[in-house]
Parts: sequence; C-alpha cells; structure tokens
Amino acid sequence: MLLKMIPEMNKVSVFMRDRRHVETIIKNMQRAGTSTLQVISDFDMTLTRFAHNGVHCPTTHNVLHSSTLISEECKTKMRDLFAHYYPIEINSSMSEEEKIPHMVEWWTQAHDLLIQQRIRKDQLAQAVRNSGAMLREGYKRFFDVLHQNSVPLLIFSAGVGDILEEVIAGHDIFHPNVRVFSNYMDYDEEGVACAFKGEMIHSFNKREGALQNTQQFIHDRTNVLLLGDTPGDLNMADGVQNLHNILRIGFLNDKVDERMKQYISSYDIVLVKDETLDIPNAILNYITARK
Ligand SMILES: Nc1ccn([C@@H]2O[C@H](COP(=O)(O)O)[C@@H](O)[C@H]2O)c(=O)n1
Repeated sequence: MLLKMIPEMNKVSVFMRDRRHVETIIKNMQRAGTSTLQVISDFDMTLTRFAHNGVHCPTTHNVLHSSTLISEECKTKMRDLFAHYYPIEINSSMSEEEKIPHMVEWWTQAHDLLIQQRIRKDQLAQAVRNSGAMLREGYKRFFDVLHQNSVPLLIFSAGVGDILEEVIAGHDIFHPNVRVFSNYMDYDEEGVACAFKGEMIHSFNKREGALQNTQQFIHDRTNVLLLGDTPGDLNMADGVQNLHNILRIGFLNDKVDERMKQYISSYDIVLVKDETLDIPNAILNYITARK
C-alpha cells in the first residue's frame, strides 16, 4: 500500500524497520491536514549534501574555507579539527556520554578560531554566496512546498547560524515560515564578529536546547516530520507538547555498515547515501495533496 501511495519509496536508498508504521503515520498526517504539521530539521549533511563527485561538501563551520575571510592557517587548523573529531562524532562504538566532552572541545576550539579571524558581517553574504555550500537536490521544491502550504520549518542546527542563514538566503528559500535555531556570532560596533552568543549547541545537546526553547515550537501543530543525520537529531522535537504523530527520517551518509543497525532501530525511514530530498518531497507531496 505504501508504495502505491508514494511510489518513490521504492528507491534503493530507502530502508524501513516497520513499513506499516510509516504508512499509518503518513496517512494520519494526510488526514489531519497541513494546518497540524510542522517540519523540524537539522541542517548540515541533512538539508545540505554530504558529498558531491566523491568530495566531502563543506559544513557551515567550513564554508568560508573557499573565501579570503579566514587565513590559510585557520583553514588548516579547522581541517585538522574535523579530521580528529568527526570520526569521534560518528563512532558507533562510543556512547553519547563519551562523545560529549570531545564535541565540546571541537566546537570550543573551532569557535575560538573563527572569532580570531575578525570576520566582518558585511562581507559574509558575498563570501557564502561564492562558497561551495551545496543543498541537497530537490531543496527548492522542499522549501517552496512548505512555504506554499504555510507549514513551519524549524531548522535546529549545531552549525553557524549566520552562515546557515546566508546559505538559504542565497538560494532564495529563506521564506517567512522558516525559523533557525543555531550558534550565532555577536558583532562589535564595527560589525566584526567578536564572540558566539549564548549556550553552544553541539551535535548531542539539541534535546536540551529544544526543551529550553519550547517557544520555538508551534504547539498547535501536533504532527512532526523530523529530518536528521545523527542520533543527536532524533530528539529535536522533544519540546513539542501534545505530539500526535512523528515521522523521523534519517540520512545515513557515512560508515553505513557500522551504523545501519543504530539508524534502522531509531529512525522510521533511513536514507542511505541519498544526496536528494526526493523522499521528504514525495511524503510532503502526499500529505499536502488536496484529496
Ligand atoms: N567545527 C565543527 C563543528 C561541527 N562540524 C560539523 O557540523 C555539523 C553540525 O551542524 P548540524 O546542522 O548538522 O547540526 C556536525 O554534525 C559536525 O559534523 C564541523 O564541520 N566543524
């Protein structure tokens, strides 16, 4: 039945633990209508591509590597940090508790490095526009359909919010239904980045952030489509009160064999090495179609 409803689910990249459950949730969401729906999504490697032509795509922390806003020394240090800490972030034999101190170290060092670069706010948009930031194929349809149907899209990212906003603004998809919750830089009176604001968000404290910021969630929207790429993204909807239906879609981009077991047992739909938004788009198409 699911394949009849949404033929795209036949794609080879799609894996499900319980296809009947997925079918039920999607049908419930379709019946309840778009006025009850909100989408909560991670950004880096979820809405953006993981790789293109075999090369890793930059995350918001690394987008400025193609610009002159940061020094060569800083780029090398940021790359070294990524090479050291990313394998820890995705290590399937370590618990989240074991990973957290490493993630705090990573974010602290990376933010310090970025702040040392004295990045100017007025140069950021151009630098991001000239960068290699790549959204997943189908991004325009995804953002536009949500906008056309007045469905809120909450982006919950441990990346750099200022850069994230420039990426989506540069692609003409920063519609009024989009809200971003992320790490933002603070600027001095000359418009130079001088600190990061508030509490740091890293890959594994999004749940705490979500609970502390429940005003971010639209509480009369009790159906949630959640998109993520790490186990830390699974709880991003924990601040939603009176949740009726949630469908969690996880992008499994890397180290597939090692991590499949964990992803299939926690995400309702796992998309393996799928650089597109075809499946979220097909599900939204079904839910938003006027019957
Ligand atoms: N210095 C850093 C720190 C983190 N990352 C990666 O960015 C991702 C965070 O953003 P989300 O939108 O996915 O929450 C995170 O998963 C890290 O892999 C980085 O590249 N550099």
